[in-house]
Amino acid sequence: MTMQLHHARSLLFLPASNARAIEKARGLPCDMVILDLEDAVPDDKKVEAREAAVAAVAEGFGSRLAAVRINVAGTPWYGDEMVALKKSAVDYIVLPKVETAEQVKAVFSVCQKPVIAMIESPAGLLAAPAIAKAEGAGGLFMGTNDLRRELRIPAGADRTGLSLALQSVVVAARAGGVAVFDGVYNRLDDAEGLERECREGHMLGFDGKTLIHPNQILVANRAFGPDADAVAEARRLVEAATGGAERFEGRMIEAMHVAQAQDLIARAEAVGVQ
Ligand SMILES: CC(C)(COP(=O)(O)OP(=O)(O)OC[C@H]1O[C@@H](n2cnc3c(N)ncnc32)[C@H](O)[C@@H]1OP(=O)(O)O)[C@@H](O)C(=O)NCCC(=O)NCCSC(=O)C[C@H](O)C(=O)O
Ligand SMILES: [Mg+2]
Repeated sequence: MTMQLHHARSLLFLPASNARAIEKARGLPCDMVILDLEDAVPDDKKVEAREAAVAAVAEGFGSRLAAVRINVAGTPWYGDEMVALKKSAVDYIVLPKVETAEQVKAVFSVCQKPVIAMIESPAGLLAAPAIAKAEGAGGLFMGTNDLRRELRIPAGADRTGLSLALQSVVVAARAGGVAVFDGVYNRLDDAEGLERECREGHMLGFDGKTLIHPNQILVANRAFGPDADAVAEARRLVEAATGGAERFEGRMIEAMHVAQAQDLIARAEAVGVQ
């Protein structure tokens, strides 16, 4: 059974033109595979990448969710990609560089698949509350590389300059009732830095993280999956609660804490943590 989007911890991008990566993804412990037709694919490979993406989702990715990131409106590929994906078995369409709710609605009305909108510009950021509520919206992704460039954050800077954007997108997603995922971490051999960024994303309220390399998956799964101690505590809390304000293991709990514990247990069950 495929998981619900908001339970996904690790969402792995790969160029749809890379047959080896597609094959490899079928054996990786990620929760979503995102076949990219946009920036990871050169113009002269867009058509073959589209055909490969449709064939790959038809073959399936087991219990993993499958998504395809299309090119934006105004490019020569957008229309054909939507037509091809409408008839495909893809779970989600990822739409890059979204700046209006209408862009999401336009893709949904043709493809009839839920759309994950990437927020990766100042205009997209300001429109994020409306985008998250657009007809057909299923979730939001941070596009932190494009956003850094648009905000003129110097290359190599930490995420200080992104903090308002990260928090605003989480708030917009929650107000719109859709899932929300942190941007990619570009350094390929820096597990410590990745772990720090995953933990930061988790603390900010993101549901999981978009990734670019297989060696990032377990780090994200650990950071966003509840650990066994937290699940055990949540079970004790649900068991102990009788309603209203009460003492539980040295702190006050009320109805919202019970609901939060139940959400954590549901997430643990979805991702297979006991
Ligand atoms: C970044 C890479 C180009 C690095 O490639 P490479 O150096 O060739 O990787 P390795 O040699 O370390 O690969 C080891 C094995 O793993 C497989 N592999 C590598 N990456 C992936 C992947 N993403 N999915 C599945 N499998 C992968 C290799 O095939 C090797 O396998 P084996 O043959 O068994 O040894 C490359 O990792 C890559 O292309 N990553 C994804 C890039 C991508 O999709 N980019 C688009 C998303 S980023 C984004 O959205 C930015 C956003 O828009 C923003 O603005 O922020
Ligand atoms: Mg981008």
